Amino acid sequence: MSITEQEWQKEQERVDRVTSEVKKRTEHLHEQVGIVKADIVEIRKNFWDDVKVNFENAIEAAETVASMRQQSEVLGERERQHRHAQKELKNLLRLEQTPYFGRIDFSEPGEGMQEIYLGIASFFDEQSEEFLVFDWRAPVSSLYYDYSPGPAKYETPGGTVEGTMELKRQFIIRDGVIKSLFDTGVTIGDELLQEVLGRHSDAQMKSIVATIQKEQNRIIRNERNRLLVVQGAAGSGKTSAALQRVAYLLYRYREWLSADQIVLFSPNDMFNSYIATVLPELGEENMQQTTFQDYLVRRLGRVFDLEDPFQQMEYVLTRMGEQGYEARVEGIQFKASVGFMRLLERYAEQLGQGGMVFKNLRFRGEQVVSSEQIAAKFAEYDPAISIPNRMRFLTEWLLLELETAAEAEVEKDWVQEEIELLDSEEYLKAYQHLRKKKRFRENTFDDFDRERKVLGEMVVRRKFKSLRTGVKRLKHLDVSAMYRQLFADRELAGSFGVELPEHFAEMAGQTVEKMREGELFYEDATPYLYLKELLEGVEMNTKVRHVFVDEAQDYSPFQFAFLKRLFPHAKMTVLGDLNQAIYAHAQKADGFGPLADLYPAEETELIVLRQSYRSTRQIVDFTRKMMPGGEQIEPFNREGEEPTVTQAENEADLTGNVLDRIHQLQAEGHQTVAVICKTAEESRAAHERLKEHVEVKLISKETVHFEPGLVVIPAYLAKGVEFDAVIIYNASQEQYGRESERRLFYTACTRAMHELHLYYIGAPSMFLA
Ligand SMILES: Nc1ncnc2c1ncn2[C@@H]1O[C@H](COP(=O)(O)OP(=O)(O)OP(=O)(O)O)[C@@H](O)[C@H]1O
Repeated sequence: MSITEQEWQKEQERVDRVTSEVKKRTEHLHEQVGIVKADIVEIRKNFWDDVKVNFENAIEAAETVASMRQQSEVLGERERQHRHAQKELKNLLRLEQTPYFGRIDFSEPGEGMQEIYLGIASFFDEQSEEFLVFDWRAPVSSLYYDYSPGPAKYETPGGTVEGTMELKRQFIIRDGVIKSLFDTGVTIGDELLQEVLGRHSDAQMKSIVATIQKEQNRIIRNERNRLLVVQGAAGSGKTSAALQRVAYLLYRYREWLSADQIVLFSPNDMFNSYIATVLPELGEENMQQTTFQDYLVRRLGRVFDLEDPFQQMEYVLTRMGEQGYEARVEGIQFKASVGFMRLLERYAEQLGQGGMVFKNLRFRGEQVVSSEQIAAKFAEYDPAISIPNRMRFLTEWLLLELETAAEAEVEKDWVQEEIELLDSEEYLKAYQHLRKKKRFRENTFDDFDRERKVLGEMVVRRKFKSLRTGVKRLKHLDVSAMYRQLFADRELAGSFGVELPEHFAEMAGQTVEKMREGELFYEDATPYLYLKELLEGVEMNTKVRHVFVDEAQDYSPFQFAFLKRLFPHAKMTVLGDLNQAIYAHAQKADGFGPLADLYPAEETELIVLRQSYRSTRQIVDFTRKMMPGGEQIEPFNREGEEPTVTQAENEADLTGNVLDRIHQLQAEGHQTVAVICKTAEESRAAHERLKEHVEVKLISKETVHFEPGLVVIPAYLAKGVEFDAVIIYNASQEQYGRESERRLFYTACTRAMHELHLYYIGAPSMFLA
């Protein structure tokens, strides 16, 4: 629909009016911030002058405390005002440049028509007492994303509002000037989306608030479900929707929810840096970001040297044909299965009936409580009590045993020797300690025997401290031995009614061997932790209210069960694409099936995103053919170059071809160009060859920042990010010739926004057929 010049002019005048109001408000706020800041400095400077300090008696002391509290409350309030004003100032700055991006005219029966302008924050004009801009997250703004002109409705906390949308208009405004203007029909204007998607990529992800699509809006505003699962094609906006959802929740529940009560699990640190600016761009603080590996390291890093998922991936991709390879891959799949989870649960149950393994408690090389004694004590408790609770009883008993053992030590020679060695400071400390405890009959320190005894007790207590701490941390429970036992004893493993993998013996040997070296395979880490928690009790974080899991296809049922238990009060938003399930454990897994059992069906919702926004129609047409069922993926109608597939004679020819392409892409102005390889090994080799001729960065798992430019990157690290142009370094059958590599290849190719070029030596990969 074309817009008349006059209409355009009118809109520009409104933009001018709004920006001028915004400027006025900014100036006013600046003044206020200055005053509040001066207040804060003043209060801090005079804090003690204004407090009446007197601790002479209880009444005076209480008054002093009350006056201090009052003073710090005043200070706290001023500081809050300051923070709030700073946040508003930042938003005003954004509004000054781009006050809004959309307009809807909505009429409710009997209410007349309202013109609603949408921006990243609301702006209320005190004079006219109207909202010149509505926050995109306000209930009424939902109309913009969900409807085209015609009958429309939206939900408010007070109920549904129905009416008619008379107009839907989109703006691109830069520095207070309207650059384009469209009236839209069916969806949020293809024109604007075309424009946005056609731009060059960036080192940082961008917010999508101006062009959120209806399906994405359902994800962003979902409030009903405990678990929201999103299966979305590559480039369908899962990560984007997740981040706008965080912003939405922070707005919707601003009275109760803060950014540190939201956690996002992401695939790696580089991805974290890639998405780090989206929320600040929307005027919100970032949620907590972490990786599952970080969590594993925190829980197990002190006990084992943990393999990370990328080391596992490199093994799977590069060691085929080696002795033990098949067994390990089978093991990876088995150890991530629901079957293994059940097996561990049954094993733990059985251990509860008998067979728990404990460690001896030793002190100065001597046994204080033997593992048999501990086991015998454990066996006395009622098996109807849960294992973690029985462990608690056991701990209490052990602490008493340690107390007795400590008493027996006091008279020993080593203690007397230690007393001689105490320096005067320690002596004094002991003396004060004893005085406080009123352990002297008189007020002096001359009762020699008593003094020796008390000092002895102190020395012993100090030496027993680590033992006591160990007992409190359940170090006497030998989880490692019990986990190992499951692999060392095939009969035991086979006794739980769960089918074991074909090469169980070989895989079990690898597991035991690795653990003997103080290391743990990545595939063992979560099950190990699971068994540990079944026996010791669950670690919980009750503060977190929302957990987001991106790239969810990479998580095993174990990991989801874990997250659920770790965050008992949180709602979960889980986003993934089964076509990008690149880890070996997922090859045989039942997709998101296990997620269905996580929460009751009525608390779970699945949303499917089929449309892919990242890549041109040509690239989506090309890549979706690689996947069975790929015809369901819908390309967004954005035109570009056809992808190319080129054969090279040999390595030198391949490098030459790739270099030519790089030069051409750079000349065309593409800012991020990725040469994607299959593994870290291949990436290093390719980087060596290319760096002779162009400036190129090698991305490895240690890379923390995502930067624009030319990079060489292994496919599994490119997950979740995108590039203007992608070159697949060697798409040969030799490199991508196994069914298990299909998803990895697909993931690599779908990173391209505008151009995709593939090279190969020998025969092309069967996925290109
Ligand atoms: N509604 C939208 N408006 C504008 N751009 C969008 C929209 N939805 C998605 N995009 C863009 O499409 C690209 C892909 O989005 P995103 O990375 O969120 O997808 P994804 O589903 O997480 O992808 P993948 O699974 O392949 O990592 C990004 O550049 C994003 O900005």
